[in-house]
Amino acid sequence: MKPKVFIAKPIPKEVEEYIAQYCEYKIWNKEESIPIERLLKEAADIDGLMTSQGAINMEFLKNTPRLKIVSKIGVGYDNLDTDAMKACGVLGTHTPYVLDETVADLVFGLILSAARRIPELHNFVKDQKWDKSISESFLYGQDVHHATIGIIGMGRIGEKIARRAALGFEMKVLYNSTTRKPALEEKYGIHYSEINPLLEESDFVLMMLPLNESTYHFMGEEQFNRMKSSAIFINCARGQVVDEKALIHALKEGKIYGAGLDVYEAEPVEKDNPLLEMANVVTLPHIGSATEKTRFDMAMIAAKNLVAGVTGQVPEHVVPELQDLIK
Ligand SMILES: NC(=O)C1=CN([C@@H]2O[C@H](COP(=O)(O)OP(=O)(O)OC[C@H]3O[C@@H](n4cnc5c(N)ncnc54)[C@H](O)[C@@H]3O)[C@@H](O)[C@H]2O)C=CC1
Ligand SMILES: O=C(O)C(=O)CO
Repeated sequence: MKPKVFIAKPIPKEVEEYIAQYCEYKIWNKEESIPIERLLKEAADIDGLMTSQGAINMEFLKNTPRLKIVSKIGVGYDNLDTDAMKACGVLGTHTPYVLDETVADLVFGLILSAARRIPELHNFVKDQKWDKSISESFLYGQDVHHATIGIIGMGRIGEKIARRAALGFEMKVLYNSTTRKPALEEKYGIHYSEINPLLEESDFVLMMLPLNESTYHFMGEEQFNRMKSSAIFINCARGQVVDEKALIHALKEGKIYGAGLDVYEAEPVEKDNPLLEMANVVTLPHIGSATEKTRFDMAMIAAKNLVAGVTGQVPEHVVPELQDLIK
């Protein structure tokens, strides 16, 4: 008998066909997220779950006695309660590496958009307001080339951003991360910095940390106060790594020049979120990895992790906290 799996979001046909070779499967094929009650019902007798969101915690796991693996489509796995999964012997996998370059491209999209006020000027032209040249007081932007960027979180994606910044835009790159990366310092001429000098010196502060207990609200009032009033804050990591109220306050008070955001404390972003009203804030709907090719590749990698997990193989991308389960 084939193992039973549930796929909690639409995936490409080819990926579905791959899973069908090895598993009996059901799929949630609607664009809107599956309601939790429905997921709990579907998950009651499954061996594997493939998903990109939703809390996988003890409450969930109590209802899934046969579950062997949760295969996350995505690299950030902050929705997986790894302590609970460990206690229940459930593997968790994710999709690192495949999306690094795509996310790094989007980060530069946010940097350029916020610095050169591209969305504002796009609307200016489309709204047929271009009847005079723009002036200094109105819509001049900031240079990106040769500016200083401070990258917080020099991991897989941080490295790709550092390469673009140092070699492409000839920026001075400062970084802060758990460990120093001498090989990258040598290769790209980037510099390790303690967090406070990084915040104080950077023209662009980029958040690229994973969300966990140690990084929750990493950026708060104190950190925004340290930034230059001409600096731009970019978040392409997770909304909760930033105290959004403190960010809104810093923007309102002119403590920083602007922001480029792909992620928010609540997603989809709440309709009355003040960030949506601010002309100096570029807002994207969590699309860091959302190109056709990368999303296809992520789904296929997640499918391979899933199939491995339910057929007694060792999946390639078990999250670090659950590596003990495969030893
Ligand atoms: N907006 C989007 O669509 C996307 C967002 N992401 C987010 O980006 C995050 C980073 O992804 P990767 O680069 O692949 O992860 P990674 O694990 O390779 O890199 C994270 C780096 O942060 C460092 N770090 C962790 N805690 C720290 C702390 N308290 N202080 C300083 N450094 C710390 C780690 O040592 C590591 O070098 C993901 O966890 C995910 O949440 C990832 C992909 C797309
Ligand atoms: O991979 C992730 O962590 C995302 O946020 C979506 O690509």
